[in-house]
Amino acid sequence: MYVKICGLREPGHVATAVEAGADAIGFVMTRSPRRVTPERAAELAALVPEHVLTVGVFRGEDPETVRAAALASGVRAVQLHGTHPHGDFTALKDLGVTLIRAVAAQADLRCGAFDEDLLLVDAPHAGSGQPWDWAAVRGRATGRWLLAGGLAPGNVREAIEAADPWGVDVSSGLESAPGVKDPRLIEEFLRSVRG
Ligand SMILES: O=C(O)c1ccccc1NCC(=O)[C@H](O)[C@H](O)COP(=O)(O)O
Repeated sequence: MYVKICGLREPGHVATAVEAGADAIGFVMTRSPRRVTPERAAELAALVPEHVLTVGVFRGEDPETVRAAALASGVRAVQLHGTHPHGDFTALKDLGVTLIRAVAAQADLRCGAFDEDLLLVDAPHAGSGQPWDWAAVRGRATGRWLLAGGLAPGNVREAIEAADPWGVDVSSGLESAPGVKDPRLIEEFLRSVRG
């Protein structure tokens, strides 16, 4: 089970996520209590070993803005939330990074339908920490897809059983306050997923 931990802002929390076995780490570079500048994301990304994917998270920005932030931060993946046309993904192909399409359950849930490499199926409001009907996408989402939205150490096993995803993504459920991660919850989440 692939695990992405999103919304990290502190070097110590990045280290905890890496040591606990995260596969990917997300830096939010769009409007959010978790926002970091591309420069801060670059500092954090520099602490991450090669085998862990660094992801820049965006919502609604045009491809050129995404490209500039991705290059400035050095992330190896970009995750696009919002109603991006297929052309936005095509426009970013030559960046050579992993493209992640982030959508809610009503969207086209075939990973690759927009030439993306990974699909993230999220709650209607990304980063809100609100659980939703995870079982509704069971069998509908296909390929390499991550389940997100309201996951936490105490419910992630239930969510995996309900939706049968390829991986999971979490942010709010590992926080003591909006934008403030709790390292113990990061470790507990990885333990819950991996056993
Ligand atoms: O986290 C945010 O604040 C955010 C803001 C705007 C776009 C995306 C955002 N987060 C993206 C993520 O990958 C989150 O991990 C995902 O939405 C799940 O969030 P949560 O329900 O808080 O676990």
